[in-house]
Amino acid sequence: MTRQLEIAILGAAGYAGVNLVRLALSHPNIKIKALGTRRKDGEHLREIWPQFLGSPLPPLRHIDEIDYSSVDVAFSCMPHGVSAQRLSQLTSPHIIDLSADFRLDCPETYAQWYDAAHPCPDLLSTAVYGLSEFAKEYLPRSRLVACPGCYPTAVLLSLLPLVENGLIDTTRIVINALSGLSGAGRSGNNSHLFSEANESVQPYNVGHHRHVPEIEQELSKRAKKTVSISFTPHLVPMTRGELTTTVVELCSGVSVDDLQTTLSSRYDCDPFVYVLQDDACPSTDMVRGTNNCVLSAFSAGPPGQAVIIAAIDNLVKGAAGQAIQNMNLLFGFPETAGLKSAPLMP
Ligand SMILES: NC(=O)C1=CN([C@@H]2O[C@H](COP(=O)(O)OP(=O)(O)OC[C@H]3O[C@@H](n4cnc5c(N)ncnc54)[C@H](OP(=O)(O)O)[C@@H]3O)[C@@H](O)[C@H]2O)C=CC1
Ligand SMILES: CC(=O)N[C@@H](CCC(=O)OP(=O)(O)O)C(=O)O
Repeated sequence: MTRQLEIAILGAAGYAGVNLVRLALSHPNIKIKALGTRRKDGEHLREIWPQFLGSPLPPLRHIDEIDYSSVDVAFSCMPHGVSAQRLSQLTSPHIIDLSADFRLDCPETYAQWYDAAHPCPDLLSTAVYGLSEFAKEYLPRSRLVACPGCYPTAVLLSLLPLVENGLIDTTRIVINALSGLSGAGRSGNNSHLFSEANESVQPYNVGHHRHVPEIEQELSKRAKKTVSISFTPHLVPMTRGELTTTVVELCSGVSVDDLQTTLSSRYDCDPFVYVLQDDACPSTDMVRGTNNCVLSAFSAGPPGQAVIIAAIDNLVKGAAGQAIQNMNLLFGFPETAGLKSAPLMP
């Protein structure tokens, strides 16, 4: 008999939350037991998101009013800080957190970048960093999964195979990243209003974005030495999607073809990472609504330099899709279960 998991989604009405609900509805092994909210207790998700008209869903419940006793997996799509504080009180057998709370290994680094002491530092060492393609060995035994940030997902998929194989200079990595407005969540701020975001590209948090320590942490582990990066994010006037352009210096004797071959063979058996060939260039429309990451390495600039470009949908591979992929790997379901729905075009 097909195993059915009862899940709770906390923060279900936000952007990441509704995408998790959307994917969970068509997952063969999921029964949505509870949808958690802070302010919309008793409302139906279809009242906020009419896209769910006709979908059988329980009403939203305040996160403190949910009966967690039969919940197999609690997903958190709540903001960082709130998420760790609430999740540390749950006894659910498995927790998958989409917030930033369990991504950093060191509580001091968390305090430095998130402007608050970590609510439950003892749990940090128990979390598996859920970049699915690099966590398959660890997910099956995990209770607590920390899903990566959206930018780190695209950047790490671009770079980890290259640093593992010693192909690039780890002291000279320069990343420019573009994100659609949904990356900032429903709450956002004024710069996400249509009238202020449209017809403009806005760099932000230049030199001090919170994803810097996360990316450096994971690159350093694989490179087995300290890696530091230059990272500049930009807000672009589109709803979904994220594109990262990473400039690297090749180690002596390494060619761009070597990068491309290494990336292709590393992801050959991964169902969601596609290395494009023949100079095809990744773009956000290629991945919209999907759990895919498309990437490719190019020769650019002076000899010895290369560019790796990657595109993901921030709300799917960058959030809800990767969370489901991690759940599939944790429970031994097919990795693609619930995730191969029809892409959106144009
Ligand atoms: N947007 C993205 O591309 C990505 C987001 N993430 C992470 O996912 C999480 C959710 O992001 P996103 O969906 O974009 O954000 P939204 O602002 O769209 O949604 C946040 C949700 O959290 C709930 N919430 C807010 N404050 C509280 C609180 N104090 N207690 C309980 N619930 C609360 C809100 O509840 P309600 O409205 O019901 O009151 C809302 O449903 C964040 O941690 C974010 O960092 C990760 C990767 C990508
Ligand atoms: C466009 C935009 O504002 N994007 C968000 C990133 C969203 C995300 O993945 O961040 P966390 O899960 O780490 O909060 C930002 O730059 O903070």
